[in-house]
Formats: sequence, structure tokens, C-alpha cells
Amino acid sequence: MRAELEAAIRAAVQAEGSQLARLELGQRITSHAVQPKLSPLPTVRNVIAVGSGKGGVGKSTTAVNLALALVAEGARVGVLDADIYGPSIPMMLGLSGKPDSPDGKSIEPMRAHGVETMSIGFLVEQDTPMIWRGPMATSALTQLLNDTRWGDLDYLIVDLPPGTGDIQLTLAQKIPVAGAIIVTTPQDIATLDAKKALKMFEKVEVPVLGLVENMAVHVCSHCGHAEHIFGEGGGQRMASQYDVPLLGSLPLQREIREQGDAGVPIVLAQPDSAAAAAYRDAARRIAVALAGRPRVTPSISASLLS
Ligand SMILES: Nc1ncnc2c1ncn2[C@@H]1O[C@H](COP(=O)(O)OP(=O)(O)OP(=O)(O)O)[C@@H](O)[C@H]1O
Repeated sequence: MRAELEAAIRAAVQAEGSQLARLELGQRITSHAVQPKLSPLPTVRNVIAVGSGKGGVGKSTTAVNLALALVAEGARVGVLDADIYGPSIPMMLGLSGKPDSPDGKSIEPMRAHGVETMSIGFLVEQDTPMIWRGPMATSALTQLLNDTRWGDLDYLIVDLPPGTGDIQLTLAQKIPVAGAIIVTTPQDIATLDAKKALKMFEKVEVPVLGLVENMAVHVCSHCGHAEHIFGEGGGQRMASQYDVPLLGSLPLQREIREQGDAGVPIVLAQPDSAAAAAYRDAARRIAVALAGRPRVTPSISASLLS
């Protein structure tokens, strides 16, 4: 499976006329070129931020399904829940309980469906609100990033809170982020906020890998009628306007919500569904986009040039 993803990356990059001949999965940090002063997490190859402008557009749902799609392709993947005030990754991955801390300082990531994960949700009671000022929240994020004993990961997907605030800035200023994905619905009010998120990533020199348009269409399970509840074509318009790829378009579908709530996201629960295929396509595009970026690690650069 891993070999298949490598082959797909290679084929896609070659099809695009790139000079890159040999590609390995999850090339080591690719963003040094744009964030040269930051030290990477030692065992993590590519940090991918998943952001949105507006809340509730399906960022966490997208993050977990993309993570599982990459795992299905043979990648080693982690998910960091950076939504300190409203962590939802534990529930979406069907996890509960507290992580181990063998030395009392670092914490072991929790594991579900082949994904390593960490969330403030594991460290506080479920019904405890995080009534924290910005500095406390950013310090919590830094600890989750640095004190988690991440394994050898190809991709660490960071599920950001909505908006363009302290947490997003802290992530971009603490570690090199290889790329960002922006989730939006087609609705004007959502794309308006998504554009702000896109510009924020540009400002902090994190390359935007593309957009995921969520809740693009609803198909009635009884009569098959397709309805664009949140408007039509908003993701494509935004992608064209900012010249970034549209990585995928996901329907508004009851099963996506239900499987997320049940802790077995649709990529796993219904791998043959059109939605799962759309997530896998998007995951491949992301892997390809990262693999095609210039990188500076000398040993890898040397082996990449044909
Ligand atoms: N394509 C979809 N079809 C149906 N329901 C969806 C879809 N995407 C997300 N949902 C549901 O919409 C709700 C919001 O999704 P999610 O929590 O992923 O959004 P978010 O952008 O991360 O939210 P927040 O702003 O709280 O971080 C959840 O109940 C989720 O199950």
C-alpha cells in the first residue's frame, strides 16, 4: 500500500513534468525554505495544518478522514487536536481515557485506527470548559506539540480552531509547517472567512496546499434529489480566485456525521462510498503537493534529482 502511494506520487509528479525522479513517502520537512529559523519536530516529516475561517464547516471531520485516508495508503500519520477550547478529535476517533506519561514529563500519544493522536480533550474532564486566556491556550498547544512522544510520522495533521488567532500563529511560529489545507462550505459567508484564513497562512509563510469544499451538495436518500443547501460552486470560485487547487468536494451526508460521532469515520466505516473515495483522492493530492515542493535537506535533494 505504501509502495502504491509512492508510485502515485511519482506518477503524478512526473505527469506534471517535474524534474523529480525518485520520491519517498512523506519527504522530510519541506518547509525549511520558507520557515528556515524554526526547528522541526524530530520524528515528524510533514506537519499539515487544517484550518478554516468559520466554525462548524467540517474541519475536524476533514482532518480525521484525511488522516485515515493517508493511513489506508500506508503512511504513518498523527493527528494533533489544536482546538484547545472545543476538542472533538477524541470523539471522532472513538477514544477516551488518559494518555500514559511514563516519565511524568512527556506523554504517549493515544492510538486509534492506526493514527497517533493527542488532544487537550484527553487531559481534562469531558464537560470541563477551557476558560483560558490566549497565553494559556498557546502554552497548552506548545506542550501538546513538544511533550507528546510522537512516533516516526510521515504526516502530522494539526486540526486548528476556526479563525485566525493566537493558536494559528503559535503553530506557524513554533514549528515548520509544510502546508495548510483550508476547509470551507460553498456559502459566501464561509468562503469570505476562508479567504482570511488563506491570507493568514500566506502572511506567516505557510504554503496553502489547497481547499476542501465540505457540504457541497445534499442528495436526498429517498428520492435522490440533489440540493445545494449551502450554495453551489463557492469552493471552486475561491480556488480559482486565489489560484490554489480544490482538493476535493464532499457532500452533506448523514453518514459522514453519524460515522464521525460513532468514532469510526466514513473512510473506515464505508471505504467503498463516494465520500471515502473523495477523501482518498484529496489525501493523494496533498501527498503529491508536498512531495513536489522544493526541499533543502541535502541527502534527500540529492536522491530526488533525476
Ligand atoms: N460532509 C458532512 N456531512 C454531514 N455532516 C457533516 C459533514 N461534515 C461535518 N459534518 C458534521 O458537522 C458538524 C461540524 O463538523 P466539525 O466538527 O468537523 O466542524 P469544525 O469546522 O471542526 O467545527 P469547529 O468550528 O467546532 O471546530 C459535526 O457534527 C459533523 O459531524
